[in-house]
Amino acid sequence: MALAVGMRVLTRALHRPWARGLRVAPGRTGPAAGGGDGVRCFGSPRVLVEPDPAAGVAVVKMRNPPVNSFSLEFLTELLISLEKLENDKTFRGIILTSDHPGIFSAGLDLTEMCGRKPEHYMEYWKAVQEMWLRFYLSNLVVIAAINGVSPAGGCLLSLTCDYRVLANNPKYTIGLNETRLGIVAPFWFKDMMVNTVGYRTAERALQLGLLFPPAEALRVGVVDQVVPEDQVQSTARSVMAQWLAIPVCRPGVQNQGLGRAVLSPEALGEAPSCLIQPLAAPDDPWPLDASRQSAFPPRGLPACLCLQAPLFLSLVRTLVGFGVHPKSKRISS
Ligand SMILES: CCCCC/C=C\CCCC/C=C/C(=O)SCCNC(=O)CCNC(=O)[C@H](O)C(C)(C)COP(=O)(O)OP(=O)(O)OC[C@H]1O[C@@H](n2cnc3c(N)ncnc32)[C@H](O)[C@@H]1OP(=O)(O)O
Repeated sequence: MALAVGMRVLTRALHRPWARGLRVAPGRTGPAAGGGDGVRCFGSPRVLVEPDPAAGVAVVKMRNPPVNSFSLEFLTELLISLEKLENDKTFRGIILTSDHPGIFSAGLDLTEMCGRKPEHYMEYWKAVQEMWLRFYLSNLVVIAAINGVSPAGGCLLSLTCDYRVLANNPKYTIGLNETRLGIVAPFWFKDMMVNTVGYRTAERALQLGLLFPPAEALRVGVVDQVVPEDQVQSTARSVMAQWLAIPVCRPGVQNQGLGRAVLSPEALGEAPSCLIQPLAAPDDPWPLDASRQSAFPPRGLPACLCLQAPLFLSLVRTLVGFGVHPKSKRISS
């Protein structure tokens, strides 16, 4: 299904570039997540924040209908909300979930990735990387309450979290399905998966673009817990309490080096520009070995990406499969 929808979105975006999504959801106020009086929700059109100051926790709800895809606007708002919470010493943890049960996130917004100017791709890609880095390196404990389907970038976002609770609904699949769209998951997507489920499982999952239903997701370890749908939020809160009982939980883990498994200290400094820099150097030597070259373009490569061939080629030079990319050493060694 993801493949069909992906192709449909891409084709449509090519023909209707003006129709891309500034879908503004209405603002909303309500009681705090913890039910306390006088504490109001805040956020932005696409991101709702329900604070529970007494617990030191905020529930961050993605609400970018219809599928919480990562449009540039949505990424920007999500990052602003995260930054606000990080700068507010009231909060030590966030629960990341969807305001639209059934869909956690459809991942990157496919309409952002074709039919645009090169500068737009740079800006968009930088925002995607920043989202990943900011969540991955956040000093807040982040628990994902996954209450819907979570392919590709949606899965990546959950992988940045400290713990993943998935609702037990067979429709709520999760995984990195990029190859099914004819695109290669960037090495940092791959590395996150390897760190979570181990090399062999990640290798197979990425090559086949597997989307795991809950039982399977739990078995391979892509999520930490599967619970009945109506218990996802309460379980996330219990897990959060467990984490927050530890005085130095997230910064402590990073001090032990675990939180930086994908990043070198060099990359941590100026990570977004460092990661995006290869895009600005399209004359880099072709990084793929001969067998990979002959496999390019991958079968099923969306037509619009073929039309973007020069950009796509330089991106493919940057984004990698398993273990063949010199730049992956630069970042991950
Ligand atoms: C800047 C660089 C350029 C080149 C980059 C090259 C390579 C980089 C690779 C990076 C790695 C990629 C990561 C990704 O995240 S790619 C996105 C992968 N996502 C998917 O495969 C999900 C596709 N969607 C679905 O499977 C389903 O929509 C669903 C999430 C299961 C929900 O199903 P359902 O409730 O039945 O809803 P619909 O299918 O009817 O969809 C509703 C509307 O939403 C539109 N849609 C769906 N997904 C996306 C998306 N990812 N981006 C944008 N729009 C999306 C869909 O077309 C429908 O629109 P409509 O209402 O106008 O018809």
